[in-house]
Order: sequence, then C-alpha cells, then structure tokens
Amino acid sequence: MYDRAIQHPFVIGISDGSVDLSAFRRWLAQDYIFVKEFVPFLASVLLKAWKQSDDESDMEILLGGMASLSDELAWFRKEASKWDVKLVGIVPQKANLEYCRFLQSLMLPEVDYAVAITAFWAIETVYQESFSLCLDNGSKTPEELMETCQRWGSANFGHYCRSLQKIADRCLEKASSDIIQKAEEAFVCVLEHELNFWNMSCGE
Ligand SMILES: Cc1ncc(CN)c(N)n1
Repeated sequence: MYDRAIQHPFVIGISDGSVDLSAFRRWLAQDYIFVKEFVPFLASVLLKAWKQSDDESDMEILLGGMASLSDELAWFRKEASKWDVKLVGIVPQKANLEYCRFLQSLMLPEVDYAVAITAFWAIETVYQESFSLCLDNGSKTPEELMETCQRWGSANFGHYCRSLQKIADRCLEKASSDIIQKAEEAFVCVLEHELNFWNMSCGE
C-alpha cells in the first residue's frame, strides 16, 4: 500500500512529463482545501505534544511545521493564479471530504499523541517520497512543475520528515500494545486516503 501511495500514476506522470495538466489543476485546488484543514490538525498535534510529550524539542519541530504550512498556503494562492485556478468556492470532492473527516477524528482529545504523530508523519512522508521521485536524475518533470516537486521533494522537507519519524518512533517505543495497534490502523488509513486523493486528482 505504501509503494502504491508513493508511486501513483499521477506522480509518475509528473516525473515522466506525461501528466494531464487538468489533473494537476484539479489536484492544486483540492489540495488547497486539504491544507487548510491540515492546519487545525497540526494544532491538535501540538496540543497533544504540549500535554503528553516528555521532549521539548517536539514542540520546536512541530512549530516549524506550522510556520511552513503558513508558507504553503501562500504558495498555493500564488501557484493557483499562475495556473488560472480559482480557489474561492471550490467544492471539496468526496475523497477530500473523507480525508478531512479522518483528520477531524484524529483531532479528538482522546486520541493519543503517539497515534496522531504517526499519522502526521505518514501524511507528510507520502508527499515527500512521492515528489522526491520527480526530482530524481533522469526524471522529465516539466519545468513549470519543478517548484511543486521541490516544495515536498526537497532534502529539507526530507529532513523534517525524518525528525517526525524520530518522534513517532520514540512515542511508539513507550506505547502500550493497544496504542501501537491504533497507530498502525491510522497509518493504513492515511495510505488509503492518500491513494484516494491521487485517484481523485486523476479524475477517477
Ligand atoms: C493530500 C495531502 N497529503 C499530504 C500533504 C502534505 N502536507 C498534502 N499537502 N496533501
């Protein structure tokens, strides 16, 4: 499932230059809606870190993530105007609505920090691995899509994802088997939603 999430035809299409630009425009508008929902989700992870984490550096890493989300939303607005995509009044599609609903379920106070941070790591990492593929030597990513790929595929974003992985690993090492199982379920759900999101972007 992981491989299918990070090597989706949508991303392969970007990396070999065959991507349908109407799919890219659809993805751009839908992902803007998703990222706006992602902000309160990250805020809820921050709150859980404040309550449950025994390592102060978690807060710093997550705050850095929040700052880049602010940057990301500004980037979406700039990119949308470049592609002549309207961001006002867009209707979220089913896969997007379902993904946002899943995020909301993880925002509940009873969801453990270990489960939420595992999901957060997985969401960021799927994008990192997907878009870094488009930056590989030999890829034929069109010049006008390079900025998109660099946003998530860069070494910097990769470093951030590995910091999240370390937090998740540390939390899971100490977690009960019940929490570990819930984290695993959340991980699988993220992969399903990511796959559905790419499929939606392709118009399926
Ligand atoms: C659907 C989706 N998944 C992940 C990301 C990376 N924050 C995103 N922007 N959109």
